[in-house]
Amino acid sequence: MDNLRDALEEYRAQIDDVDEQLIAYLARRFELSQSIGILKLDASVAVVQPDRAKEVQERYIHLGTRHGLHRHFITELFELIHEESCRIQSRGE
Ligand SMILES: C=C(O[C@@H]1C=C(C(=O)O)C=C[C@H]1O)C(=O)O
Repeated sequence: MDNLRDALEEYRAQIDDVDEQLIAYLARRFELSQSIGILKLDASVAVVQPDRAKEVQERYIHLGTRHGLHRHFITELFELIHEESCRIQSRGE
């Protein structure tokens, strides 16, 4: 039982570490979205760029499948990130 508890603790510590990195990278991605949003606002360019969004989504699927992730999961993940990215850009800050 001690072995099990130790092993769980070790894996959970690693998960916490990876989660921290995931959140930090997401925050960095959204900072970049915000910078793009300011450029778009100045140039009166639409926030949503369907061709670029499609290109990024395909890249997610390509990278995801290379790492053994489900296509459905990756698609949903990108939709969520894209929605938040556009929301941040629309704030116009
Ligand atoms: C960040 C951009 O704006 C939007 C958000 C995207 C994204 O978060 O990947 C991609 C395309 C756009 O719909 C961009 O134009 O590159």
